[in-house]
Amino acid sequence: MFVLVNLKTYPCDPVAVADAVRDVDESTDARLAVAPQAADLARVAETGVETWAQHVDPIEHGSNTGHTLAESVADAGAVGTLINHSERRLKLADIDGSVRAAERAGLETVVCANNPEQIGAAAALGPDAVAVEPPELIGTGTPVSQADPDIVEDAVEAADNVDSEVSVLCGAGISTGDDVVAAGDLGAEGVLLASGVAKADDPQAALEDLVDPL
Ligand SMILES: O=C(CO)COP(=O)(O)O
Repeated sequence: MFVLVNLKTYPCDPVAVADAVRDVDESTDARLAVAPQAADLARVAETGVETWAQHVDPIEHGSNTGHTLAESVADAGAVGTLINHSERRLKLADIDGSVRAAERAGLETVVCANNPEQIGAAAALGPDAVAVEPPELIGTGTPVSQADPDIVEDAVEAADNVDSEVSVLCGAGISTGDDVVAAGDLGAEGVLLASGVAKADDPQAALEDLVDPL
């Protein structure tokens, strides 16, 4: 299972969480990575943890003030990027452009979507993976894999119908190892989570619990 920890703009220490993710990654067969804010990418990557961006823009080098260039993200040490997170929604053409920009820079891609219908559309754009995250469950601590298992199974089927090479992650409310196991049982190849680690008193203990049954 792939466990991707999105730090959003939570007031945690990104380097401390990165150290914890790296250490727990070394103790498990699961694949762990962390997605800090763009401004923190380089110092997070320096910890040696697998580092992801939260977003890249559908642009090239040039006059694009205030944008995030995929090449700069890669130069900072990221190996992948989220695209179209529920809190960073893009138009369809811009999702496509961001996937192409990420590919150009050699970044792995996870395109997020709200529901199975959008997952099918996202899979058609040819990312490495898609992630279904029902917005109403994000940040609630109520895990999608238990509160809405159908959405995960339907997302897996929707992606498979379009492109069986595209992996499916799920996210929203995931905070325990049981939640991750439930996601895997529904066909997800990984989970995307945030508050369960970024807002935990002890992020390392939270991570250890997440991977314990894997
Ligand atoms: O948005 C999410 C991950 O990208 C999910 O957030 P929570 O894990 O806080 O529900």
